[in-house]
Amino acid sequence: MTGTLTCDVAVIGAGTAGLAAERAARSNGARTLLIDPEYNGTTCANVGCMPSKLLIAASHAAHAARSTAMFGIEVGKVRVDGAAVMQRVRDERDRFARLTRESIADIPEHVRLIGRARFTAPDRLELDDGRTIDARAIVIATGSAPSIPDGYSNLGDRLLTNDNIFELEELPARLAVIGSGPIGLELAQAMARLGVKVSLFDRGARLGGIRCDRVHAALRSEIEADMDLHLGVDVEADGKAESVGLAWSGRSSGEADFDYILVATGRPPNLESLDLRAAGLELDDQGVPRHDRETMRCGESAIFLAGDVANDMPLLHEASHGGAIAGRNAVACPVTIKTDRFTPFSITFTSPPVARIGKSEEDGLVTGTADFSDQGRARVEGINQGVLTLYAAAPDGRLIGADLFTPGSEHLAHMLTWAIQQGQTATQFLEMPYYHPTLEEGLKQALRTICAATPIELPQDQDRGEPAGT
Ligand SMILES: Cc1cc2nc3c(=O)[nH]c(=O)nc-3n(C[C@H](O)[C@H](O)[C@H](O)COP(=O)(O)OP(=O)(O)OC[C@H]3O[C@@H](n4cnc5c(N)ncnc54)[C@H](O)[C@@H]3O)c2cc1C
Ligand SMILES: NC(=O)c1ccc[n+]([C@@H]2O[C@H](COP(=O)([O-])OP(=O)(O)OC[C@H]3O[C@@H](n4cnc5c(N)ncnc54)[C@H](O)[C@@H]3O)[C@@H](O)[C@H]2O)c1
Repeated sequence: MTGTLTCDVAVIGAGTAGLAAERAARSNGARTLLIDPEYNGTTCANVGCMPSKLLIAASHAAHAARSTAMFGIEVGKVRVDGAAVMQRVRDERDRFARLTRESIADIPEHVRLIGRARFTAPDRLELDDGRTIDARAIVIATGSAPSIPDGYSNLGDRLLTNDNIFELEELPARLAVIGSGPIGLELAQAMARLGVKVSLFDRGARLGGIRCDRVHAALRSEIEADMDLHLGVDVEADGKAESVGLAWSGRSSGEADFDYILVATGRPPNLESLDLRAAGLELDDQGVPRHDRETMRCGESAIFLAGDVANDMPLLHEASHGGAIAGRNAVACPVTIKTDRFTPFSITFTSPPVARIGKSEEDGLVTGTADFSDQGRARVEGINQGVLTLYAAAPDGRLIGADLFTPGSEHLAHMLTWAIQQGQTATQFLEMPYYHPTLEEGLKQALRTICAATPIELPQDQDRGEPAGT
């Protein structure tokens, strides 16, 4: 096919970010073209957020069924039907993906182009079927994909990533997980609690991305209760007929056979096929175009990024926000419309979840901690474990960040993130009502510690202005 199409804004990639960018551009009056090779729904619905949370939900059910004895309730031996677990994951996943595809089908037909795009000039794209697109502005929203480290690529169908693990017909007996970032932690714990014998490996000395020592220690002990954990190791894989042999060395060493190996070692942005040299953009040391997060614009060009491809906050709510920002700015280009970005926060859905918000101890002068081992409501429910640390700025105790590994932390993290984004101090947060008995009450201890430490004492050599008359 040949021919040249023209538009105001071309969006490459119909995932969460690209769909948001196209919507924003079209609703701001632009003639848009959206390009995707498959229109198969989003990464989130097909192979990301939703199937992983479905597997985790099954693991919660299994864990809860095994944990009833403390309440005096006997349920007998818990049997996990692996085929039924995986079938529900796929059935519900397929429903989410179908709904996404249906909403894509509502986009006017002339907007949707099927194909894979690459740059031939800063304002020109070529599709793999030969068509050319001339656009006033272009949004790149091509997402990210699993990285497969050297030495793992020849393991055939024994090698799993998030792209194919949800297609397993049965739960494996033995699973090795390489990488303890959010994907590795979530899926390793879910599989372990569904009865799979799991070993988790990471070349780093810490479970991925955890910055607070107390939170790390609490998470580590919970993870070690569920599986073999090997941090600070290099792992070599050897493909066999019906299994994979792993040998690891470093902080620990050993060898073992597994039925499958799940590689969760990061998801680099999908940039290779775009021929970015032709776009004339300045790239960072990861090969990602330099861009302004408040506009998503790449330098002074008419090219914008949105979603995982920007390689800064590869999370769903950021993909959606970044898409809207990029789409709006693509229409306005060369005028820029700056948008404040959200307070950064992420939640890893382990049990209990790990949440990381804003800045950390290194940036804050005041910290407050709380331990949930004796927290009232957590004890009532038999989930009394975990810790949290809050970070605040001096001198007023303004909250700036937090690390949590506590029951209910996905909800506590939202409250805290909203308070931080609104610039609240620990005192203001503590002035709010706290219902009893709730997990929210568990925040009070940490907030009080911060209040007691602020305002920061003036140095002794400065006038305090009191008491009067001296
Ligand atoms: C297992 C897993 C669990 C996750 N869980 C969570 C979670 O719980 N919470 C959370 O916030 N985030 C989670 N994430 C992250 C979240 O899924 C991503 O941040 C989000 O889906 C990224 O959206 P996107 O639009 O950037 O990419 P995508 O949805 O991947 O869209 C990219 C699109 O670009 C297309 N494309 C690629 N190259 C080209 C080309 N050359 N031409 C045209 N089209 C192209 C692709 O076909 C695709 O449709 C998870 C991710 C994974 C993998
Ligand atoms: N709940 C959520 O929000 C959620 C869930 C899943 C994924 N995600 C998103 O997906 C992104 C990708 O997740 P991820 O877990 O794949 O990546 P990641 O980059 O966060 O973690 C990868 C881990 O693999 C380790 N690693 C890398 N190479 C290795 C090797 N050769 N051998 C051993 N260990 C190695 C790293 O040290 C790191 O701990 C995340 O950044 C996150 O934004 C979010």
